[in-house]
Amino acid sequence: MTEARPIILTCGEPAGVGPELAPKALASGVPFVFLGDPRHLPEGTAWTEVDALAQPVAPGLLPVLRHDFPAPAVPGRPDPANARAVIEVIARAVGLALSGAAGGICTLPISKAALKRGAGFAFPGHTEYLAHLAGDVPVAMMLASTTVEPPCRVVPVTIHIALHEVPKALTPALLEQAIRITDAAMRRDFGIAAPRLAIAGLNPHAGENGVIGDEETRWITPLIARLRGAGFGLTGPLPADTMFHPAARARYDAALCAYHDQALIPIKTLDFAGGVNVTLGLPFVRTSPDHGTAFDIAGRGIADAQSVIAALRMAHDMAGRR
Ligand SMILES: NC(=O)C1=CN([C@@H]2O[C@H](COP(=O)(O)OP(=O)(O)OC[C@H]3O[C@@H](n4cnc5c(N)ncnc54)[C@H](O)[C@@H]3O)[C@@H](O)[C@H]2O)C=CC1
Ligand SMILES: NCC(=O)COP(=O)(O)O
Repeated sequence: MTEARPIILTCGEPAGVGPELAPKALASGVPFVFLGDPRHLPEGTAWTEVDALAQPVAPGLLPVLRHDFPAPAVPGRPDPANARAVIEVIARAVGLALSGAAGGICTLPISKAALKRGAGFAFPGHTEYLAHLAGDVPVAMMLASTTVEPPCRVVPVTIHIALHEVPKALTPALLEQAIRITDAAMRRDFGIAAPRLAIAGLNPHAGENGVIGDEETRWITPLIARLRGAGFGLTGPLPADTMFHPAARARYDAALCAYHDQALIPIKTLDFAGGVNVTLGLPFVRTSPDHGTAFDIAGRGIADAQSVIAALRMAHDMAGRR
């Protein structure tokens, strides 16, 4: 199935690399519309304003659905005056996706700190904000490689929380929810008929039979056994340090990890350039490049567009499957 409706590319933090990646993303070949303030695009960008998503645009021009911001963008220096508009753009894109006018959304990076400082943003990231906008639905964050084989797909079961909070936050209910969401998304969005999910342990060596922590023996292993009995294709708990080399990755389609860095270090090491962040469980398609605002290089025109291009292509494919 092909998807004719455009993907909405939200501008993200205007002082980051987002605006300079938008025109480069035309190389994706995916129909998309940039939602943001055209004043934030690099000088010389060939763009044209659209007021409807389906409006045809000449090849080579960046279609812009205008969202006016109060202030211009200074690369590397987020302006608190723009924080509210960054948040509004995300909400507007979600509205268009939920209405069916857009095939999905692809979000350029935000600075969580800048949004909190400038507008009191109450969410640790897009993932949690999108879940809220969709009606407080349960979601999971997946990062997926696009240039390595076997693929590396990781789901951190706890997401943007401090490391010392992880053992308490990682509960049987949360792990089961992440397994169910990931299994369903692998089928619906990635076309994998019988998903194989690998579950990482929380502790070194997956606890080594209770010698280095007891979460694995106490509840992770019994939970996996119960869900395996219910038909899920699960293995684990696996020691996290030895589950990401190629032969190990060949044995599963996605890895569920206990916390953010356990999941994101392998994917960003293996495929930083081509990694894509996908929110699983939403009633609309959402992808994003795997990187952040890259303030250190913003405005220099050197930001690599491979990840946003991969993210747009993945959103387009997912929308087609749905
Ligand atoms: N989806 C999102 O909105 C995300 C937002 N962030 C936010 O980004 C901000 C900065 O986070 P960092 O941890 O510094 O990560 P980062 O990804 O922005 O930067 C890490 C390093 O990678 C480089 N880099 C990043 N993207 C690049 C690209 N496209 N081409 C070439 N080099 C690139 C940067 O120059 C920097 O040296 C934080 O405020 C964070 O919250 C981080 C990840 C995802
Ligand atoms: N480290 C990944 C990340 O911060 C993704 O955040 P978001 O997509 O939830 O904004």
